[in-house]
Amino acid sequence: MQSQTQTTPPPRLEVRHLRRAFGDRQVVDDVSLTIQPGQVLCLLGPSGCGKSTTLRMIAGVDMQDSGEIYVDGKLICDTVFRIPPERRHIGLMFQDFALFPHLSVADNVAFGLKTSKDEKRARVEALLAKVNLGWAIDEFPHVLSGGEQQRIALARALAPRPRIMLMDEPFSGLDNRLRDEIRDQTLSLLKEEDTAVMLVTHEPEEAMRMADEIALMRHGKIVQQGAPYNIYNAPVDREAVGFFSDINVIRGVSKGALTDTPFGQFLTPGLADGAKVDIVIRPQHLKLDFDRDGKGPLPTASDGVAARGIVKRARFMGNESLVEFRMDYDGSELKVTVPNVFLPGEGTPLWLTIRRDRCFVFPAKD
Ligand SMILES: Nc1ncnc2c1ncn2[C@@H]1O[C@H](COP(=O)(O)OP(=O)(O)OP(=O)(O)O)[C@@H](O)[C@H]1O
Repeated sequence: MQSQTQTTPPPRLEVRHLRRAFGDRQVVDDVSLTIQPGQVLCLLGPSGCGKSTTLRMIAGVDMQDSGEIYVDGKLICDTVFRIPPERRHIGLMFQDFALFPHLSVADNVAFGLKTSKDEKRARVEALLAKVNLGWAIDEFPHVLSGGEQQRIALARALAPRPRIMLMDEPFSGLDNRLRDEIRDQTLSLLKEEDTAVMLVTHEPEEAMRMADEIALMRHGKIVQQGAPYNIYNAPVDREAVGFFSDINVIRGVSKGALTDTPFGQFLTPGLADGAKVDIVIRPQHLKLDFDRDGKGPLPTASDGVAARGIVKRARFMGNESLVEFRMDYDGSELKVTVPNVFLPGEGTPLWLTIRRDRCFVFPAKD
């Protein structure tokens, strides 16, 4: 029988142990990641965490202190060997899309192409048709709107068929409604071209909307990586929960692998007696019930014990209402979101329960 060896193709982009310091600040600290063709990876993190520096090293406009970068399994840069940026087959898109003002749309899009005149024209026409801007081919950038200019910038970046597209907050200059439309169009075009995409953003909504995979970055390190659903539903720590939404934190102390809270007991295996515990829950995962002569709903297995709070403030937020409570048990504040309109008056007593399956239990860091 003939033996068959199956070889998996290498990732389109692979970054291994990338590090970069400015002075004594380690801005990128041992970052490793891979992106496959047609995959969108979002590097998500707060301002200053090292996202753009990582992107600049991959683009070749900054140099790492250590670590390697591979494209399709071939080394393109380590600390001794370095392929220059223009030979890396990497497209770039930034917030400031910087079209050349003195060139027509056609010449802007054709700028990076080194093919014959006819081939250039065909590629430009095909790309402009894909971004619905065929009519603008002979216009100059200044007559186009911001969204249109951004779509031209996308066409220009894609024209040379880059193997990888690096995008640094490319949509943040656009207004909300336009942004959603252009994000979706960009995404489908990038998928169609089978480009591997690294998108840098500090906006969780953008990452959730665009990413196949999110790499959550903090202080120069990737603290968690996975599909958006997993990052949202199985966060590694309290900060990771808080990066995506408001959070409520209920503090407890572990004893005998259990932590008592006003909402019932939680299992805290592996924690020493006396260790502080944070039970973290998003506002949409608490439930409200009316006060009946000082009594609330009976405990249940899924929702635990109810605790009473007094409404401090209620606001209508569009799709939901946000109700803030001062809790009877220790005066702490909890936030609850309720679908549609629910605006109880200040001072109203209500009973809160938490969905136990949506709680995250972490050892407290402070
Ligand atoms: N050339 C440089 N010299 C010195 N410090 C730098 C340099 N480039 C970046 N930094 C610093 O490194 C840190 C990380 O910067 P970087 O631009 O990578 O962050 P970021 O996560 O992309 O942030 P933002 O979302 O605000 O763009 C910042 O504190 C920045 O001031």
